[in-house]
Amino acid sequence: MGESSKKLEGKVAIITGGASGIGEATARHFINHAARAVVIADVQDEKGQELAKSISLDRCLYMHCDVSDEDHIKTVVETTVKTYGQLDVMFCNAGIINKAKQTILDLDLTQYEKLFSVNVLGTTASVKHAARAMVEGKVKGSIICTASVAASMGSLQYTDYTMSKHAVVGLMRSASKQLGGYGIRVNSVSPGAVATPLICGHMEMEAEKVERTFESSYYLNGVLKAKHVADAVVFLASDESEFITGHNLTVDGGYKQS
Ligand SMILES: NC(=O)c1ccc[n+]([C@@H]2O[C@H](COP(=O)([O-])OP(=O)(O)OC[C@H]3O[C@@H](n4cnc5c(N)ncnc54)[C@H](O)[C@@H]3O)[C@@H](O)[C@H]2O)c1
Repeated sequence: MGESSKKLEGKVAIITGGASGIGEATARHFINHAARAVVIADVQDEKGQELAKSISLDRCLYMHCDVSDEDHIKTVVETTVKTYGQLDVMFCNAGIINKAKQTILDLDLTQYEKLFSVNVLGTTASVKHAARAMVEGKVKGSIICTASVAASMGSLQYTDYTMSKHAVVGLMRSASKQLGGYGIRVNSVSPGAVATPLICGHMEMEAEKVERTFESSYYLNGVLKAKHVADAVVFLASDESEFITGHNLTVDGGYKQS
């Protein structure tokens, strides 16, 4: 193993929404970069357990966790600290998008509330309990949230999703100021479109078709993959970014905004 593969040596991490897509790719990447342990917190039990098994049950634990329930998050954080001694990295990544287009004229507020309970309340509870454990354990940890390119522009559709991702960036920026004195860093990643089950399900397309659809959306040639996002998360989780906080790192190949 080269030095570059040990960026997270000894670190203990939690990944919410870790059973699929960007979270799954990041769980594998964390282990490849020598993380001591990764706790996958998700609602997809079978998928999460299979993933933990395929990575290694010595270094990976799956826990059922609905991020919209604060008690679930609290339990995951407490179990992680009890099992592995500390929490170094929290990747608050769980998120959903509504099937309905959600323009302002037709906004379904029940769907809006459901989405906010995961994307906003869930991310907030995750940052809160991770930060409390880090403060208590005197750990100079790193917290990373998944926002989106939708966090920095308006949308013709998906009003609730766009609002929720703006809120994630507001949370990240505020928490980074409040936690800096403890040596805890808080940043976010903002991916462009990655052909994960979330997007494929939403667009009702195979991954390859989704990738072809978005190919012309980037100034860079090529396709945005979950691995590219995972690379950015590893950077923000590692000591290589030790003086970076309050930053929203876009991973979007230079997204052409419309
Ligand atoms: N794929 C993209 O193009 C894209 C772009 C920008 C941002 N994002 C964001 O990336 C994050 C990951 O999405 P993805 O694309 O990998 O999708 P995904 O559906 O593959 O993964 C999301 C995971 O979150 C889990 N999850 C959903 N609700 C949950 C809850 N209440 N509690 C715990 N876990 C829950 C799902 O079970 C799933 O495993 C989301 O926050 C999403 O908004 C995705």
